[in-house]
Amino acid sequence: MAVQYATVTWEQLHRDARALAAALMPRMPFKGIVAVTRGGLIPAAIAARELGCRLIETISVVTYDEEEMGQPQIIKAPEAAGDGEGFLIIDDLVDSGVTARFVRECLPKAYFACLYAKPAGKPLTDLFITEVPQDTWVLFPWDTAPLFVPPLVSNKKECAE
Ligand SMILES: O=P(O)(O)OC[C@H]1O[C@H](OP(=O)(O)OP(=O)(O)O)[C@H](O)[C@@H]1O
Ligand SMILES: Nc1nc2[nH]cnc2c(=O)[nH]1
Ligand SMILES: [Mg+2]
Repeated sequence: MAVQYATVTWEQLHRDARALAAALMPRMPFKGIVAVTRGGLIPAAIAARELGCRLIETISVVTYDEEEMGQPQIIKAPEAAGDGEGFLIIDDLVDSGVTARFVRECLPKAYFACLYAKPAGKPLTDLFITEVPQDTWVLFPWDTAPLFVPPLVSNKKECAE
């Protein structure tokens, strides 16, 4: 089946990260946020601003090796977060759920929130904002750039009399 794409603009991402923060308000206070780098960094920064949270830790996990999925490997541990108690983990999305499962094993007492969730990863989250079909690749604003698209009719044929 052909891969579908869902393009997320900066405005949409900002709206969704604010919606995530609003949904997290009843869970306040958090001791800090653990951003899952790199995709979780910008959503975490937006949520931290909304929630007045200044302690930001990071966890860096690598799972994709070129196009192939490999074993998750931790590159940077979230030392300030201990076992995760009182901490909020933020990532941009869950797809297979491999990253989320691994991060949760590292921080078993933390709360896991993300913006977008595909069906396979959804059960690994405590909170997400929007569900995305499994066969859809989310294009984040940092992955994309505006591009010239040629018109349907070529210059030579245009306005032919
Ligand atoms: O549920 P999964 O199948 O594990 O996929 C989700 C993860 O994949 C992406 O990160 P990626 O590993 O591509 O790295 P990045 O955040 O540095 O871009 C995304 O930011 C999630 O962290
Ligand atoms: N940008 C992006 N990264 C991913 N990593 C795993 N799934 C996705 C996706 O849908 N979009
Ligand atoms: Mg990531």
